[in-house]
Amino acid sequence: MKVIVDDKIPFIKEALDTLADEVIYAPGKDFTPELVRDADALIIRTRTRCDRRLLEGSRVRFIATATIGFDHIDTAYCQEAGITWQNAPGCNSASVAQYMHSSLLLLQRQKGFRLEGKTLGVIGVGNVGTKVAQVGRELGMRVLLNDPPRQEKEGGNLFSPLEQLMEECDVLTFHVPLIREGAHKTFHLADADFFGRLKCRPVIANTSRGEVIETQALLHALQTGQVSNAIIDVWENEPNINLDLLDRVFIGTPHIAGYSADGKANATRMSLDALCRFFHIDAHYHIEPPAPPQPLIEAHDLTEASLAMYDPRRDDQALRLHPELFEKLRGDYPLRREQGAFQVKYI
Ligand SMILES: NC(=O)c1ccc[n+]([C@@H]2O[C@H](COP(=O)([O-])OP(=O)(O)OC[C@H]3O[C@@H](n4cnc5c(N)ncnc54)[C@H](O)[C@@H]3O)[C@@H](O)[C@H]2O)c1
Ligand SMILES: O=C(O)[C@H](O)[C@H](O)COP(=O)(O)O
Repeated sequence: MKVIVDDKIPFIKEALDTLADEVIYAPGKDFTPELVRDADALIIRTRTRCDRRLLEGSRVRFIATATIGFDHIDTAYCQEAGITWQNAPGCNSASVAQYMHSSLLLLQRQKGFRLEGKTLGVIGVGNVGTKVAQVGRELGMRVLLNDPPRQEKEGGNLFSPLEQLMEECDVLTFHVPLIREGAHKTFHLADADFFGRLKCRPVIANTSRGEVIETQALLHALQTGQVSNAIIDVWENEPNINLDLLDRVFIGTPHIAGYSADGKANATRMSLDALCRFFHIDAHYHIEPPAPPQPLIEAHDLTEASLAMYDPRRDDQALRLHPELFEKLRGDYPLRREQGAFQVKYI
């Protein structure tokens, strides 16, 4: 079996070497039809667009993406071509929740935005949204959930209409997949009309996909005060992001909300498991993230403890200093550990 692998997928080499006859590592954006032509499988990230242009005429039968999102895979083409694909549901959801937790605490500390009693609106209540809602509750926030696909399937009164979130929320956070067409389309879900209908000058957070928010509309909403602040990890047209928007946001990071070592290890393990299932390989490997350099944290309060585990300002500063290095900042990212890897002692 020959496998082509994105060279920025960590913790994979040792295990994969025992599973495949031939493995080629290449930058995700440089996968070409020539490179993949005689491969049986691809293991990719969001930087490889898997469509007819790349895959037609190739031997590829299986694609694993070591990510939650799969909008970079042309699923209709894969079905037509008989190519099976698999993403890694939930792999880095705790990492995104950690990013949101630290960002909200920073908002409180730096902007005087008292979280307790405020209303958090979670748009998209899947693996990530569910954890972010829990973060909000733990911070004493009232939480409203919006998820029309789940509402249709599950019924009940767990979910609220988007209009209610637009009217009542002090923070609106997006955790939807990028869907370009159809009844539950999320492309430009937040557009000028959306921002025009907001009632509470909310903070907007986006860790889903840049295209879920229309950049110019958000910029205008920040300029006119329809939106009081923004926490933005994902951008339209990455890596060539809008610098005016970066200038105006409270936190701006280079699509790293999901970049915990835990999340990456989960993604790698899930991708290899899927590969083994597809090719009927019985294999055993052990993929664990490395321990943090300082697993014991001494802190005076929750904010100090959370920021010691992950402080988004480091990533924000790095991007502001060198926005042109967006992709390099991601590629060379010092993967952080999630909360479970630390012990906190309050002093
Ligand atoms: N910034 C990052 O590093 C990072 C990390 C992980 C995931 N993501 C992005 O976040 C997205 C969500 O991740 P997840 O693990 O929670 O996915 P998920 O599939 O578990 O959940 C997505 C939820 O969104 C809901 N949804 C779909 N269309 C909707 C709509 N129009 N309005 C409201 N809700 C809608 C779905 O019903 C589902 O419950 C991913 O698709 C990915 O694009 C980004
Ligand atoms: O969809 C996801 O899982 C995230 O957006 C993920 O963090 C993207 O990461 P990358 O493609 O850079 O590995």
